[in-house]
Amino acid sequence: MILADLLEKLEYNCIQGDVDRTVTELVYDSRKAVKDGVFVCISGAVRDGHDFAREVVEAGITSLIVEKEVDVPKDVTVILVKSTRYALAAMSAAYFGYPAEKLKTIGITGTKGKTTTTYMVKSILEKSGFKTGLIGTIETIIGDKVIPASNTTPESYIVQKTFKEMVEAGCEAVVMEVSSQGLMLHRVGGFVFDYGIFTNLEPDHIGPNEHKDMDDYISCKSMLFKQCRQGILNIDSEYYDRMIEGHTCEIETFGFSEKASLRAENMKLLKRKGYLGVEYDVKGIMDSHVEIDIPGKFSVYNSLTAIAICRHFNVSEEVIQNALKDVRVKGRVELIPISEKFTLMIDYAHNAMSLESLLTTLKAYEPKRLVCLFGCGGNRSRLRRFEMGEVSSKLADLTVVTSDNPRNEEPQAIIDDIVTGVKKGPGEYITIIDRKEAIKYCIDHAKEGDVIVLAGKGHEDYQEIKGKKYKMDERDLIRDILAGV
Ligand SMILES: CC(=O)N[C@H]1[C@@H](OP(=O)(O)OP(=O)(O)OC[C@H]2O[C@@H](n3ccc(=O)[nH]c3=O)[C@H](O)[C@@H]2O)O[C@H](CO)[C@@H](O)[C@@H]1O[C@H](C)C(=O)N[C@@H](C)C(=O)N[C@H](CCC(=O)O)C(=O)O
Ligand SMILES: Nc1ncnc2c1ncn2[C@@H]1O[C@H](COP(=O)(O)OP(=O)(O)OP(=O)(O)O)[C@@H](O)[C@H]1O
Ligand SMILES: N[C@H](CCC[C@H](N)C(=O)O)C(=O)O
Ligand SMILES: [Mg+2]
Repeated sequence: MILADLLEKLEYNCIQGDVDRTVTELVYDSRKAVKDGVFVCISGAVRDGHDFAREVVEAGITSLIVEKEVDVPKDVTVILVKSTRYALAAMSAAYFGYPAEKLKTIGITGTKGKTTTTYMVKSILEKSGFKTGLIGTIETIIGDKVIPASNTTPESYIVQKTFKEMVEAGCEAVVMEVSSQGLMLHRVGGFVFDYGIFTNLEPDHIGPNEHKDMDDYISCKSMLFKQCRQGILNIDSEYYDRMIEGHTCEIETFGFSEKASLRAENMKLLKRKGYLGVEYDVKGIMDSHVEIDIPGKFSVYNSLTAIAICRHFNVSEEVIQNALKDVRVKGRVELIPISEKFTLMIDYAHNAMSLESLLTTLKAYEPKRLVCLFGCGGNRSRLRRFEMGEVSSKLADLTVVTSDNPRNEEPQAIIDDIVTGVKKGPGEYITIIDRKEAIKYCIDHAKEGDVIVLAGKGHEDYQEIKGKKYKMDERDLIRDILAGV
Protein backbone atom coordinates (compact mmCIF):
# COMPACT_ATOMS: atom_id res chain seq x y z
CA MET A 1 0.00 0.00 0.00
CA ILE A 2 1.07 3.57 -0.67
CA LEU A 3 1.90 5.82 2.31
CA ALA A 4 -0.10 8.72 0.80
CA ASP A 5 -3.26 6.58 0.92
CA LEU A 6 -2.80 5.96 4.64
CA LEU A 7 -2.45 9.70 5.17
CA GLU A 8 -5.43 10.74 3.02
CA LYS A 9 -7.61 11.94 5.93
CA LEU A 10 -4.78 13.66 7.83
CA GLU A 11 -3.23 17.11 7.85
CA TYR A 12 0.52 16.65 7.69
CA ASN A 13 3.81 18.12 6.62
CA CYS A 14 6.26 15.88 4.78
CA ILE A 15 9.57 17.21 6.13
CA GLN A 16 11.80 14.62 4.51
CA GLY A 17 11.47 12.08 1.68
CA ASP A 18 8.19 11.54 -0.16
CA VAL A 19 4.78 9.97 0.47
CA ASP A 20 4.49 8.00 -2.75
CA ARG A 21 6.43 5.08 -1.40
CA THR A 22 5.08 1.63 -0.70
CA VAL A 23 4.74 0.59 2.92
CA THR A 24 4.30 -2.97 4.15
CA GLU A 25 2.86 -2.49 7.64
CA LEU A 26 1.67 0.11 10.12
CA VAL A 27 3.64 -0.16 13.39
CA TYR A 28 3.69 1.78 16.68
CA ASP A 29 5.85 -0.50 18.83
CA SER A 30 9.57 -0.66 18.02
CA ARG A 31 9.61 -4.34 18.96
CA LYS A 32 7.37 -5.01 15.97
CA ALA A 33 9.36 -3.02 13.40
CA VAL A 34 9.41 -4.63 9.93
CA LYS A 35 11.13 -3.98 6.61
CA ASP A 36 9.55 -1.06 4.72
CA GLY A 37 6.98 -0.51 7.45
CA VAL A 38 5.74 2.90 8.65
CA PHE A 39 6.41 3.60 12.34
CA VAL A 40 4.25 6.03 14.34
CA CYS A 41 6.22 7.66 17.20
CA ILE A 42 3.95 8.05 20.24
CA SER A 43 4.89 9.87 23.44
CA GLY A 44 3.35 7.65 26.09
CA ALA A 45 3.07 7.67 29.83
CA VAL A 46 6.27 5.66 30.23
CA ARG A 47 8.24 5.80 26.98
CA ASP A 48 8.57 8.14 24.02
CA GLY A 49 8.30 6.41 20.65
CA HIS A 50 10.50 9.14 19.10
CA ASP A 51 13.43 7.73 21.11
CA PHE A 52 13.19 4.55 19.04
CA ALA A 53 13.39 6.33 15.65
CA ARG A 54 16.96 5.32 14.81
CA GLU A 55 16.48 1.79 16.14
CA VAL A 56 13.41 1.10 13.99
CA VAL A 57 15.10 2.53 10.90
CA GLU A 58 17.96 0.11 11.48
CA ALA A 59 15.33 -2.66 11.68
CA GLY A 60 14.02 -1.73 8.21
CA ILE A 61 11.39 0.98 8.80
CA THR A 62 11.42 3.48 5.91
CA SER A 63 8.71 5.97 6.98
CA LEU A 64 8.22 7.74 10.31
CA ILE A 65 5.26 9.71 11.65
CA VAL A 66 6.43 12.24 14.24
CA GLU A 67 5.34 15.15 16.43
CA LYS A 68 8.88 16.54 16.67
CA GLU A 69 12.03 16.35 14.60
CA VAL A 70 14.09 13.17 14.68
CA ASP A 71 17.61 12.54 13.44
CA VAL A 72 17.42 9.77 10.82
CA PRO A 73 19.09 9.12 7.40
CA LYS A 74 17.81 11.21 4.48
CA ASP A 75 16.28 8.27 2.57
CA VAL A 76 13.69 7.84 5.34
CA THR A 77 10.36 9.63 4.83
CA VAL A 78 9.48 11.77 7.86
CA ILE A 79 5.93 13.09 8.27
CA LEU A 80 5.22 15.76 10.89
CA VAL A 81 1.71 15.82 12.40
CA LYS A 82 0.08 17.65 15.32
CA SER A 83 -0.81 14.45 17.19
CA THR A 84 0.78 11.11 16.41
CA ARG A 85 -1.91 9.34 18.46
CA TYR A 86 -4.59 10.86 16.24
CA ALA A 87 -2.46 10.01 13.19
CA LEU A 88 -2.30 6.38 14.34
CA ALA A 89 -6.12 6.34 14.56
CA ALA A 90 -6.70 7.89 11.13
CA MET A 91 -4.02 5.75 9.49
CA SER A 92 -5.36 2.57 11.14
CA ALA A 93 -8.83 3.32 9.78
CA ALA A 94 -7.33 3.63 6.29
CA TYR A 95 -5.05 0.59 6.78
CA PHE A 96 -8.00 -1.66 7.63
CA GLY A 97 -10.22 -0.24 4.85
CA TYR A 98 -12.52 2.01 6.94
CA PRO A 99 -14.46 -0.89 8.55
CA ALA A 100 -16.53 1.46 10.77
CA GLU A 101 -18.40 2.52 7.64
CA LYS A 102 -19.66 -1.04 7.25
CA LEU A 103 -21.01 -1.30 10.82
CA LYS A 104 -23.55 0.54 12.94
CA THR A 105 -21.22 1.86 15.63
CA ILE A 106 -22.46 2.49 19.18
CA GLY A 107 -20.08 4.14 21.68
CA ILE A 108 -20.97 4.37 25.35
CA THR A 109 -19.20 6.78 27.68
CA GLY A 110 -19.80 7.75 31.32
CA THR A 111 -18.31 6.99 34.72
CA LYS A 112 -20.55 4.00 35.45
CA GLY A 113 -22.90 1.64 33.64
CA LYS A 114 -20.93 1.25 30.41
CA THR A 115 -20.12 -2.46 30.69
CA THR A 116 -23.59 -3.43 31.89
CA THR A 117 -25.30 -1.41 29.16
CA THR A 118 -23.14 -2.86 26.36
CA TYR A 119 -24.24 -6.40 27.28
CA MET A 120 -27.89 -5.31 27.45
CA VAL A 121 -27.63 -3.75 23.99
CA LYS A 122 -25.89 -6.82 22.56
CA SER A 123 -28.54 -9.07 24.05
CA ILE A 124 -31.44 -7.05 22.63
CA LEU A 125 -29.92 -6.58 19.17
CA GLU A 126 -28.90 -10.22 18.83
CA LYS A 127 -32.36 -11.42 19.89
CA SER A 128 -33.76 -9.39 17.04
CA GLY A 129 -31.33 -10.75 14.50
CA PHE A 130 -28.53 -8.17 14.37
CA LYS A 131 -25.19 -9.87 14.84
CA THR A 132 -23.40 -7.51 17.22
CA GLY A 133 -19.74 -7.26 18.23
CA LEU A 134 -18.71 -5.95 21.64
CA ILE A 135 -15.59 -4.18 22.97
CA GLY A 136 -15.23 -3.40 26.68
CA THR A 137 -13.70 -3.84 30.12
CA ILE A 138 -14.23 -7.59 30.34
CA GLU A 139 -13.59 -8.76 26.79
CA THR A 140 -13.94 -8.25 23.08
CA ILE A 141 -16.55 -10.47 21.41
CA ILE A 142 -16.44 -11.10 17.67
CA GLY A 143 -19.04 -13.75 16.86
CA ASP A 144 -17.85 -16.89 18.68
CA LYS A 145 -14.42 -15.46 19.34
CA VAL A 146 -13.82 -14.00 22.81
CA ILE A 147 -10.63 -12.09 23.60
CA PRO A 148 -9.97 -11.01 27.23
CA ALA A 149 -9.47 -7.25 27.49
CA SER A 150 -6.48 -5.34 28.81
CA ASN A 151 -7.96 -1.88 28.32
CA THR A 152 -11.65 -0.88 28.37
CA THR A 153 -11.07 0.98 25.11
CA PRO A 154 -8.11 -0.52 23.24
CA GLU A 155 -5.54 1.37 21.16
CA SER A 156 -6.94 2.77 17.88
CA TYR A 157 -5.05 0.24 15.77
CA ILE A 158 -6.70 -2.59 17.72
CA VAL A 159 -10.12 -0.90 17.52
CA GLN A 160 -9.90 -0.68 13.72
CA LYS A 161 -8.49 -4.21 13.38
CA THR A 162 -11.33 -5.52 15.56
CA PHE A 163 -13.94 -3.66 13.50
CA LYS A 164 -12.53 -5.27 10.37
CA GLU A 165 -12.72 -8.73 11.94
CA MET A 166 -16.29 -8.00 13.01
CA VAL A 167 -17.26 -7.09 9.45
CA GLU A 168 -15.61 -10.28 8.20
CA ALA A 169 -17.50 -12.30 10.84
CA GLY A 170 -20.79 -10.90 9.55
CA CYS A 171 -21.49 -8.38 12.34
CA GLU A 172 -23.84 -5.56 11.42
CA ALA A 173 -23.30 -3.55 14.59
CA VAL A 174 -20.70 -2.99 17.29
CA VAL A 175 -21.37 -1.76 20.80
CA MET A 176 -18.32 -0.50 22.65
CA GLU A 177 -17.29 1.17 25.88
CA VAL A 178 -15.55 4.47 25.31
CA SER A 179 -13.45 5.42 28.32
CA SER A 180 -12.39 9.01 28.89
CA GLN A 181 -8.75 7.94 28.42
CA GLY A 182 -9.85 6.33 25.17
CA LEU A 183 -11.22 9.66 23.99
CA MET A 184 -8.29 11.66 25.36
CA LEU A 185 -5.73 9.39 23.68
CA HIS A 186 -7.67 9.27 20.37
CA ARG A 187 -8.19 5.50 20.60
CA VAL A 188 -11.56 6.06 18.89
CA GLY A 189 -10.26 8.70 16.46
CA GLY A 190 -10.55 8.38 12.70
CA PHE A 191 -14.26 7.58 12.43
CA VAL A 192 -17.68 8.92 13.42
CA PHE A 193 -19.94 6.88 15.72
CA ASP A 194 -23.52 6.38 14.55
CA TYR A 195 -24.64 6.61 18.19
CA GLY A 196 -22.82 8.27 21.10
CA ILE A 197 -24.18 7.58 24.58
CA PHE A 198 -23.64 9.29 27.93
CA THR A 199 -24.60 7.34 31.07
CA ASN A 200 -23.50 9.56 33.98
CA LEU A 201 -20.50 11.33 35.44
CA GLU A 202 -18.80 11.59 38.81
CA PRO A 203 -15.27 12.61 39.78
CA ASP A 204 -13.03 9.61 39.00
CA HIS A 205 -9.89 8.74 37.07
CA ILE A 206 -8.14 11.87 38.29
CA GLY A 207 -4.49 11.25 39.07
CA PRO A 208 -0.93 11.05 37.73
CA ASN A 209 -1.56 8.60 34.85
CA GLU A 210 -5.15 9.58 34.17
CA HIS A 211 -6.80 13.04 33.99
CA LYS A 212 -5.19 16.14 35.45
CA ASP A 213 -8.45 17.50 36.89
CA MET A 214 -12.24 17.28 36.71
CA ASP A 215 -12.42 19.81 33.89
CA ASP A 216 -10.11 17.70 31.76
CA TYR A 217 -12.18 14.60 32.58
CA ILE A 218 -15.45 16.31 31.58
CA SER A 219 -14.11 17.78 28.37
CA CYS A 220 -12.65 14.41 27.32
CA LYS A 221 -16.00 12.68 27.84
CA SER A 222 -17.83 15.41 25.92
CA MET A 223 -15.58 14.83 22.89
CA LEU A 224 -17.82 11.92 21.97
CA PHE A 225 -20.66 14.33 21.11
CA LYS A 226 -18.45 16.04 18.55
CA GLN A 227 -17.76 12.68 16.98
CA CYS A 228 -21.13 10.98 16.57
CA ARG A 229 -24.27 11.41 14.47
CA GLN A 230 -26.90 10.75 17.13
CA GLY A 231 -26.25 11.59 20.79
CA ILE A 232 -28.30 9.78 23.46
CA LEU A 233 -27.74 11.30 26.89
CA ASN A 234 -28.85 10.99 30.51
CA ILE A 235 -30.65 14.28 31.16
CA ASP A 236 -30.77 13.64 34.94
CA SER A 237 -27.01 14.07 35.21
CA GLU A 238 -25.88 17.37 36.68
CA TYR A 239 -23.20 17.37 33.95
CA TYR A 240 -25.66 17.07 31.06
CA ASP A 241 -25.21 20.70 29.94
CA ARG A 242 -21.42 20.39 30.04
CA MET A 243 -21.61 17.18 28.08
CA ILE A 244 -23.47 18.73 25.14
CA GLU A 245 -21.36 21.91 25.03
CA GLY A 246 -20.24 22.34 21.42
CA HIS A 247 -21.94 19.13 20.28
CA THR A 248 -22.27 18.48 16.57
CA CYS A 249 -24.79 15.60 16.73
CA GLU A 250 -28.57 15.24 17.01
CA ILE A 251 -29.62 14.98 20.66
CA GLU A 252 -32.05 12.65 22.37
CA THR A 253 -32.38 12.19 26.14
CA PHE A 254 -33.42 9.61 28.71
CA GLY A 255 -33.94 9.60 32.49
CA PHE A 256 -36.54 10.04 35.20
CA SER A 257 -36.88 13.77 34.39
CA GLU A 258 -40.10 14.96 32.75
CA LYS A 259 -37.93 16.64 30.13
CA ALA A 260 -36.47 13.32 28.94
CA SER A 261 -37.45 12.07 25.48
CA LEU A 262 -37.55 8.54 26.94
CA ARG A 263 -38.68 8.36 30.57
CA ALA A 264 -38.76 5.79 33.36
CA GLU A 265 -41.81 5.98 35.62
CA ASN A 266 -43.37 3.99 38.48
CA MET A 267 -40.23 2.14 39.49
CA LYS A 268 -40.89 -0.77 41.88
CA LEU A 269 -38.34 -2.95 43.64
CA LEU A 270 -38.95 -6.69 43.27
CA LYS A 271 -37.92 -8.99 46.12
CA ARG A 272 -38.51 -12.62 45.30
CA LYS A 273 -36.97 -15.79 46.61
CA GLY A 274 -33.51 -16.10 45.18
CA TYR A 275 -33.24 -12.72 43.48
CA LEU A 276 -33.68 -8.99 43.73
CA GLY A 277 -35.05 -7.17 40.70
CA VAL A 278 -36.90 -4.10 39.52
CA GLU A 279 -39.78 -3.11 37.23
CA TYR A 280 -40.84 0.21 35.67
CA ASP A 281 -42.84 1.82 32.88
CA VAL A 282 -41.20 3.35 29.82
CA LYS A 283 -42.88 6.54 28.58
CA GLY A 284 -42.28 9.29 26.04
CA ILE A 285 -41.12 8.37 22.55
CA MET A 286 -41.98 4.76 23.48
CA ASP A 287 -44.57 3.16 25.73
CA SER A 288 -43.67 -0.09 27.44
CA HIS A 289 -43.16 -1.98 30.69
CA VAL A 290 -39.88 -3.55 31.78
CA GLU A 291 -39.03 -6.15 34.41
CA ILE A 292 -35.45 -7.24 35.14
CA ASP A 293 -33.73 -9.56 37.59
CA ILE A 294 -30.95 -7.11 38.39
CA PRO A 295 -31.52 -4.91 41.44
CA GLY A 296 -31.81 -1.22 41.87
CA LYS A 297 -32.30 2.19 40.39
CA PHE A 298 -29.09 2.06 38.38
CA SER A 299 -30.41 -1.03 36.63
CA VAL A 300 -33.33 1.12 35.51
CA TYR A 301 -30.88 3.64 34.08
CA ASN A 302 -28.79 0.97 32.34
CA SER A 303 -31.76 -0.82 30.80
CA LEU A 304 -33.41 2.47 29.81
CA THR A 305 -30.17 3.47 28.07
CA ALA A 306 -30.16 0.15 26.20
CA ILE A 307 -33.77 0.70 25.14
CA ALA A 308 -33.01 4.25 23.99
CA ILE A 309 -30.28 2.85 21.74
CA CYS A 310 -32.08 -0.23 20.41
CA ARG A 311 -35.20 1.79 19.60
CA HIS A 312 -33.20 3.09 16.63
CA PHE A 313 -32.93 -0.47 15.28
CA ASN A 314 -36.71 -0.92 15.16
CA VAL A 315 -36.56 -3.72 17.69
CA SER A 316 -39.94 -4.97 18.91
CA GLU A 317 -41.16 -4.31 22.43
CA GLU A 318 -41.43 -8.04 23.07
CA VAL A 319 -37.80 -8.65 22.10
CA ILE A 320 -36.64 -5.85 24.39
CA GLN A 321 -38.63 -7.28 27.30
CA ASN A 322 -37.38 -10.84 26.79
CA ALA A 323 -33.79 -9.85 26.23
CA LEU A 324 -33.67 -7.69 29.35
CA LYS A 325 -35.26 -10.43 31.42
CA ASP A 326 -32.44 -12.85 30.51
CA VAL A 327 -29.42 -10.60 30.58
CA ARG A 328 -26.68 -11.30 33.18
CA VAL A 329 -23.35 -9.56 33.32
CA LYS A 330 -20.35 -11.23 34.95
CA GLY A 331 -19.38 -9.49 38.17
CA ARG A 332 -22.06 -6.80 37.95
CA VAL A 333 -24.49 -7.41 40.85
CA GLU A 334 -23.94 -11.10 40.09
CA LEU A 335 -25.90 -13.30 42.46
CA ILE A 336 -24.06 -16.33 43.90
CA PRO A 337 -26.84 -18.57 45.18
CA ILE A 338 -25.23 -20.53 48.00
CA SER A 339 -27.94 -20.25 50.67
CA GLU A 340 -31.64 -19.44 50.97
CA LYS A 341 -30.86 -17.79 54.30
CA PHE A 342 -28.92 -14.85 52.88
CA THR A 343 -28.09 -13.19 49.54
CA LEU A 344 -24.49 -13.14 48.35
CA MET A 345 -23.33 -11.19 45.32
CA ILE A 346 -20.16 -10.21 43.47
CA ASP A 347 -19.97 -6.68 42.11
CA TYR A 348 -17.44 -4.42 40.40
CA ALA A 349 -18.11 -1.22 42.37
CA HIS A 350 -14.61 0.16 42.92
CA ASN A 351 -15.19 3.84 43.45
CA ALA A 352 -17.35 5.89 45.81
CA MET A 353 -20.03 6.64 43.22
CA SER A 354 -20.73 3.05 42.25
CA LEU A 355 -20.41 1.81 45.83
CA GLU A 356 -22.86 4.44 47.01
CA SER A 357 -25.41 3.65 44.32
CA LEU A 358 -24.96 -0.07 44.90
CA LEU A 359 -25.36 0.07 48.67
CA THR A 360 -28.23 2.57 48.50
CA THR A 361 -29.96 0.32 46.01
CA LEU A 362 -29.49 -2.78 48.18
CA LYS A 363 -30.54 -0.97 51.36
CA ALA A 364 -33.87 -0.16 49.70
CA TYR A 365 -34.61 -3.91 49.71
CA GLU A 366 -34.51 -3.73 53.54
CA PRO A 367 -32.06 -6.55 54.31
CA LYS A 368 -31.59 -7.72 57.90
CA ARG A 369 -28.00 -6.47 57.66
CA LEU A 370 -26.12 -5.05 54.71
CA VAL A 371 -22.55 -6.39 54.72
CA CYS A 372 -20.00 -4.83 52.38
CA LEU A 373 -16.60 -6.39 51.72
CA PHE A 374 -14.07 -4.49 49.65
CA GLY A 375 -10.47 -3.36 49.24
CA CYS A 376 -8.90 -0.78 46.95
CA GLY A 377 -6.43 -1.13 44.11
CA GLY A 378 -2.82 -0.09 44.67
CA ASN A 379 -1.32 2.54 42.32
CA ARG A 380 -4.73 4.07 41.83
CA SER A 381 -6.43 7.18 43.26
CA ARG A 382 -5.72 7.43 47.02
CA LEU A 383 -8.76 9.61 47.60
CA ARG A 384 -10.93 6.74 46.38
CA ARG A 385 -9.92 4.70 49.47
CA PHE A 386 -11.07 7.27 51.97
CA GLU A 387 -14.29 7.94 50.03
CA MET A 388 -15.20 4.27 49.60
CA GLY A 389 -14.54 3.68 53.31
CA GLU A 390 -16.78 6.57 54.26
CA VAL A 391 -19.58 5.50 51.91
CA SER A 392 -19.47 1.90 53.12
CA SER A 393 -19.63 2.70 56.82
CA LYS A 394 -22.40 5.24 56.15
CA LEU A 395 -24.58 2.69 54.37
CA ALA A 396 -23.53 -0.84 55.38
CA ASP A 397 -24.15 -2.31 58.81
CA LEU A 398 -20.82 -4.12 58.62
CA THR A 399 -17.82 -3.23 56.47
CA VAL A 400 -15.17 -5.89 55.92
CA VAL A 401 -12.03 -4.13 54.69
CA THR A 402 -9.68 -6.41 52.77
CA SER A 403 -7.30 -6.43 49.78
CA ASP A 404 -8.07 -5.83 46.09
CA ASN A 405 -5.12 -5.61 43.65
CA PRO A 406 -2.30 -4.22 45.79
CA ARG A 407 -0.06 -3.81 42.72
CA ASN A 408 3.16 -2.14 43.94
CA GLU A 409 1.79 -0.89 47.26
CA GLU A 410 1.70 -2.53 50.69
CA PRO A 411 -1.76 -4.10 51.26
CA GLN A 412 -1.80 -2.98 54.91
CA ALA A 413 -1.03 0.63 53.92
CA ILE A 414 -4.02 0.62 51.52
CA ILE A 415 -6.25 -0.84 54.25
CA ASP A 416 -5.05 1.87 56.67
CA ASP A 417 -6.08 4.52 54.13
CA ILE A 418 -9.53 2.93 53.76
CA VAL A 419 -9.98 2.73 57.54
CA THR A 420 -9.52 6.51 57.91
CA GLY A 421 -12.71 6.82 55.84
CA VAL A 422 -14.54 3.92 57.48
CA LYS A 423 -14.10 5.55 60.88
CA LYS A 424 -16.14 8.57 59.72
CA GLY A 425 -19.36 6.59 59.47
CA PRO A 426 -21.59 4.82 61.98
CA GLY A 427 -21.26 1.24 60.62
CA GLU A 428 -19.19 -1.46 62.31
CA TYR A 429 -16.03 -2.64 60.60
CA ILE A 430 -13.36 -5.31 60.67
CA THR A 431 -10.14 -5.63 58.67
CA ILE A 432 -8.94 -8.97 57.27
CA ILE A 433 -6.02 -8.60 54.88
CA ASP A 434 -6.47 -11.92 53.04
CA ARG A 435 -9.47 -11.72 50.68
CA LYS A 436 -10.39 -15.38 50.98
CA GLU A 437 -10.32 -15.22 54.79
CA ALA A 438 -12.43 -12.07 54.63
CA ILE A 439 -15.05 -13.75 52.41
CA LYS A 440 -15.04 -16.78 54.74
CA TYR A 441 -15.70 -14.48 57.67
CA CYS A 442 -18.76 -13.01 55.86
CA ILE A 443 -20.17 -16.44 55.01
CA ASP A 444 -19.48 -17.97 58.44
CA HIS A 445 -21.11 -15.05 60.25
CA ALA A 446 -24.07 -14.52 57.88
CA LYS A 447 -27.46 -14.03 59.54
CA GLU A 448 -30.90 -14.85 58.14
CA GLY A 449 -31.98 -12.07 55.72
CA ASP A 450 -28.49 -10.57 55.22
CA VAL A 451 -27.36 -9.14 51.91
CA ILE A 452 -23.60 -9.58 51.50
CA VAL A 453 -21.80 -7.84 48.69
CA LEU A 454 -18.22 -8.57 47.64
CA ALA A 455 -17.29 -5.37 45.85
CA GLY A 456 -14.44 -4.32 43.59
CA LYS A 457 -13.25 -7.36 41.71
CA GLY A 458 -16.31 -8.15 39.63
CA HIS A 459 -15.27 -10.24 36.61
CA GLU A 460 -11.56 -10.22 37.47
CA ASP A 461 -10.02 -13.68 37.87
CA TYR A 462 -6.65 -12.58 39.22
CA GLN A 463 -4.96 -10.59 41.94
CA GLU A 464 -2.16 -8.30 40.81
CA ILE A 465 0.81 -8.10 43.17
CA LYS A 466 4.03 -6.32 42.23
CA GLY A 467 3.55 -6.57 38.47
CA LYS A 468 2.41 -10.21 38.50
CA LYS A 469 -1.14 -11.49 38.12
CA TYR A 470 -1.93 -14.49 40.34
CA LYS A 471 -5.03 -16.58 39.65
CA MET A 472 -7.85 -15.56 41.98
CA ASP A 473 -11.52 -15.79 41.07
CA GLU A 474 -13.99 -15.00 43.85
CA ARG A 475 -16.33 -17.71 42.53
CA ASP A 476 -13.55 -20.27 43.14
CA LEU A 477 -12.78 -18.82 46.56
CA ILE A 478 -16.43 -19.22 47.57
CA ARG A 479 -16.51 -22.79 46.26
CA ASP A 480 -13.33 -23.65 48.20
CA ILE A 481 -14.66 -22.04 51.38
CA LEU A 482 -17.87 -24.07 51.15
CA ALA A 483 -15.85 -27.24 50.48
CA GLY A 484 -13.68 -26.45 53.47
CA VAL A 485 -10.51 -26.20 51.35
C1 LIG B 1 -1.40 5.48 31.09
C2 LIG B 1 -1.98 4.86 29.87
O1 LIG B 1 -3.06 5.21 29.44
N1 LIG B 1 -1.26 3.89 29.27
C3 LIG B 1 -1.75 3.23 28.08
C4 LIG B 1 -0.87 3.62 26.92
O2 LIG B 1 0.42 3.28 27.17
P1 LIG B 1 1.50 4.30 26.63
O3 LIG B 1 1.25 4.64 25.21
O4 LIG B 1 1.55 5.44 27.55
O5 LIG B 1 2.74 3.34 26.60
P2 LIG B 1 4.29 3.62 26.78
O6 LIG B 1 4.80 2.38 27.36
O7 LIG B 1 4.60 4.92 27.42
O8 LIG B 1 4.85 3.69 25.28
C5 LIG B 1 4.70 4.81 24.42
C6 LIG B 1 4.94 4.36 22.98
O9 LIG B 1 6.25 3.84 22.87
C7 LIG B 1 6.18 2.57 22.26
N2 LIG B 1 7.29 1.75 22.74
C8 LIG B 1 7.42 1.44 24.05
C9 LIG B 1 8.46 0.63 24.48
C10 LIG B 1 9.36 0.09 23.52
O10 LIG B 1 10.32 -0.63 23.81
N3 LIG B 1 9.17 0.44 22.22
C11 LIG B 1 8.17 1.24 21.81
O11 LIG B 1 8.04 1.51 20.62
C12 LIG B 1 4.82 2.02 22.63
O12 LIG B 1 4.38 1.02 21.75
C13 LIG B 1 3.98 3.27 22.54
O13 LIG B 1 3.57 3.47 21.23
O14 LIG B 1 -1.28 2.94 25.73
C14 LIG B 1 -1.30 1.52 25.85
C15 LIG B 1 -1.74 0.96 24.52
O15 LIG B 1 -2.93 1.58 24.12
C16 LIG B 1 -2.27 1.12 26.95
O16 LIG B 1 -2.34 -0.28 27.09
C17 LIG B 1 -1.84 1.75 28.25
O17 LIG B 1 -2.86 1.47 29.21
C18 LIG B 1 -2.46 1.11 30.50
C19 LIG B 1 -2.34 -0.41 30.60
C20 LIG B 1 -3.51 1.60 31.53
O18 LIG B 1 -3.54 1.20 32.66
N4 LIG B 1 -4.36 2.50 31.13
C21 LIG B 1 -5.48 3.02 31.93
C22 LIG B 1 -5.13 4.34 32.62
C23 LIG B 1 -6.65 3.20 30.97
O19 LIG B 1 -6.46 3.51 29.79
N5 LIG B 1 -7.87 3.01 31.45
C24 LIG B 1 -9.07 3.21 30.66
C25 LIG B 1 -10.33 3.20 31.53
C26 LIG B 1 -10.50 1.99 32.43
C27 LIG B 1 -11.92 1.94 33.03
O20 LIG B 1 -12.84 1.45 32.36
O21 LIG B 1 -12.07 2.34 34.18
C28 LIG B 1 -9.19 2.14 29.57
O22 LIG B 1 -9.81 2.46 28.54
O23 LIG B 1 -8.70 1.03 29.76
N1 LIG C 1 -25.78 3.42 35.91
C1 LIG C 1 -25.04 3.24 37.00
N2 LIG C 1 -24.87 4.23 37.91
C2 LIG C 1 -24.12 4.06 39.01
N3 LIG C 1 -23.51 2.90 39.32
C3 LIG C 1 -23.64 1.87 38.47
C4 LIG C 1 -24.41 1.98 37.27
N4 LIG C 1 -24.36 0.80 36.63
C5 LIG C 1 -23.59 0.00 37.35
N5 LIG C 1 -23.15 0.62 38.48
C6 LIG C 1 -22.26 0.10 39.52
O1 LIG C 1 -20.93 0.28 39.00
C7 LIG C 1 -20.27 -0.97 38.82
C8 LIG C 1 -19.60 -0.98 37.47
O2 LIG C 1 -20.62 -1.01 36.48
P1 LIG C 1 -20.23 -1.17 34.96
O3 LIG C 1 -19.13 -2.14 34.88
O4 LIG C 1 -21.45 -1.43 34.18
O5 LIG C 1 -19.71 0.30 34.65
P2 LIG C 1 -18.51 0.84 33.75
O6 LIG C 1 -18.90 2.20 33.33
O7 LIG C 1 -18.19 -0.11 32.68
O8 LIG C 1 -17.30 0.90 34.78
P3 LIG C 1 -15.71 0.76 34.54
O9 LIG C 1 -15.24 2.08 34.08
O10 LIG C 1 -15.26 0.44 35.91
O11 LIG C 1 -15.48 -0.35 33.58
C9 LIG C 1 -21.34 -2.03 38.96
O12 LIG C 1 -20.78 -3.20 39.45
C10 LIG C 1 -22.37 -1.38 39.86
O13 LIG C 1 -21.98 -1.49 41.21
N1 LIG D 1 -10.10 -0.33 35.21
C1 LIG D 1 -9.97 -0.10 36.63
C2 LIG D 1 -10.37 -1.33 37.37
C3 LIG D 1 -10.09 -1.34 38.87
C4 LIG D 1 -10.67 -2.54 39.58
C5 LIG D 1 -10.17 -2.81 40.94
N2 LIG D 1 -10.23 -4.22 41.15
C6 LIG D 1 -8.75 -2.31 41.18
O1 LIG D 1 -7.81 -3.05 40.92
O2 LIG D 1 -8.60 -1.18 41.65
C7 LIG D 1 -8.54 0.29 36.97
O3 LIG D 1 -7.62 -0.39 36.55
O4 LIG D 1 -8.40 1.29 37.65
MG1 LIG E 1 -16.49 -0.95 31.96
